[in-house]
Amino acid sequence: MNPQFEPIIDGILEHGYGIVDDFLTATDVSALAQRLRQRRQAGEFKAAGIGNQQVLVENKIRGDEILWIDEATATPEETVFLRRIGEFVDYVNQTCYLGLRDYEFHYALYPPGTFYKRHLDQFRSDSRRKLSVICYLNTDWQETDGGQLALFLPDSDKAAGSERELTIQPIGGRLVCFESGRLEHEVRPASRDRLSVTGWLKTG
Ligand SMILES: O=C(O)CCC(=O)C(=O)O
Ligand SMILES: [Fe+2]
Repeated sequence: MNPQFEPIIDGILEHGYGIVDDFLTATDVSALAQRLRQRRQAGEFKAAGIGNQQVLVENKIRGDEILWIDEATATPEETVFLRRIGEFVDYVNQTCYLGLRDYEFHYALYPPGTFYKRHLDQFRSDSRRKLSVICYLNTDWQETDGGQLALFLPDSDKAAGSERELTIQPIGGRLVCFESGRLEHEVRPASRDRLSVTGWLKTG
């Protein structure tokens, strides 16, 4: 049993989501954050789009800038991150038979005031995205900085169709994982840059 992976998987099986702190060490977080900044400075980031063609840039829906991480050209800290994800994927496959075969990750930076409106991650035309994974790269994040991730959860105690909101602080090293096809969520605006690595664990 892996003490870090197991609670995430339990959470996903029970409620459709799991959260764990210190998935990445403080050293890994700051190395990735520094690399994100450096690559953005170098002009490698672009405005995120909507839909699987990434063609439509619509900042009334989402205002983040992203850069896909390419395994073949990954920097040392990106490789460390992808290996850690690989271990998690292996563990998920050994324990819950989701048949994950692939993953894709990008850096994301939300400048102050930007957000990502309520949405579902699975594209209508591509149901291979099974689990969404977000790992935050923010040091000293305060609640007053905003930038929470809100998950909209079905509320089983109440009447059918009612829901409750779970808000999660984007704290460095924290990993959030949820079922891509099931849980709607949104990113609230922050008063400072909000950094993360976001990706999907996919079948086939
Ligand atoms: O950064 C987050 O907390 C969530 C990002 C997200 O929902 C997405 O990129 O699809
Ligand atoms: Fe999302």
